[in-house]
Amino acid sequence: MNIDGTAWRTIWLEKDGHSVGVIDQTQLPHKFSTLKLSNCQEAATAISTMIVRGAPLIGVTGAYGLMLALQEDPSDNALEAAFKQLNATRPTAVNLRWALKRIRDKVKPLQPAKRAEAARAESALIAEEDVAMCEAIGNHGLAIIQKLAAGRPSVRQKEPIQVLTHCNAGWLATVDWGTALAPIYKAHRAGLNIHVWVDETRPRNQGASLTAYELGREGVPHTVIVDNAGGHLMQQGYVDAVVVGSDRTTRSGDVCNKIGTYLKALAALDNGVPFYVALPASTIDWSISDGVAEIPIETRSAMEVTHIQGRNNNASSNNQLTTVQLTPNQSEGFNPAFDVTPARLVTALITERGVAAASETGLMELYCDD
Ligand SMILES: CSC[C@@H](O)[C@@H](O)C(=O)COP(=O)(O)O
Repeated sequence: MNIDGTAWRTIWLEKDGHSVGVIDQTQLPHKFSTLKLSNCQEAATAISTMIVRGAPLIGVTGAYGLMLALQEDPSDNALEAAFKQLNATRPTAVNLRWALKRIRDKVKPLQPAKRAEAARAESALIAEEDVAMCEAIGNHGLAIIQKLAAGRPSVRQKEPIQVLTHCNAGWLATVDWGTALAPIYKAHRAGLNIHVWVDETRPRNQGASLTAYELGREGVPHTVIVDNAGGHLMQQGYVDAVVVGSDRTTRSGDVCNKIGTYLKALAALDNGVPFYVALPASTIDWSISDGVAEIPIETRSAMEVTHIQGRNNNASSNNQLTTVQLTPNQSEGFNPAFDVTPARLVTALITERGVAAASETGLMELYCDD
């Protein structure tokens, strides 16, 4: 997608053919910078510190991380150790385990000397497939947005169609296009009058920093709101649909996404606002059906709750990124990073194969041949 007229992806193989380039998302929106990952440890650190984040992008970074490990040592032991190290970086998004398994299955039968090259090719394939899946999600979601726009009363036809989103499920969370934001980009490019309410998404503020950044670069009208404003906006009729992403979707259609998503789904149900979840197949965990009981929820540092990062606008600070403390010294913080929205609260799942009911039957209709 676009940054100041240049098309970027979030991850790429560097020209040397051996290292991996990524956008450093911890610096956005205030500074656009890239980093080179040269070994497995650097890939693992990039995932755990959220230099890269978002379920699909974590998966692709994990895949390239295994390639980096195999370049240094292609033995069985090294492969297993790197798999374990990368898989432990973030527990909730199933794409990571999915991508790591895919690389391991590919390289394990090969002679060690051939493994790094095979991992390189497979990682590139996973990245390309992610782009294609996200673009397809965009096309299926566009049809929903067009229908919503056309179905509004004639007095509202001139107003923008209003979509609320939570966290960042845009191109920065994937390789390109995004999941929840892909339909929005498609709608904007198709000339629809669309406006996005962007939840700030405490504690890491992926909405305020990343979603607002990428929508702005693509020229999509948007407004950042505090997380608690969504219910009020829905009550007042200012939201036509909620569209979010997913880090893990059970075979029964339960959806795990950034903390706060569940509350938005409850508010949407109470106000008759459709609640859509956009996700690629790599996010479906077919091995589980009860999201609340079975999905491991990452707990991150309490510092993300007790402190906040932003740009210091004091003249003397040179606009440096600064962290400030919000809470009293003695107060503890608790920081579950994701929550589960049960399938019964989800209007539909928007996948790369089409729109499905959030249920086992709905998903099986699209994926039964896999
Ligand atoms: C296409 S992304 C879907 C999710 O990964 C996204 O909504 C999300 O929750 C990301 O969480 P993060 O903690 O920033 O990795």
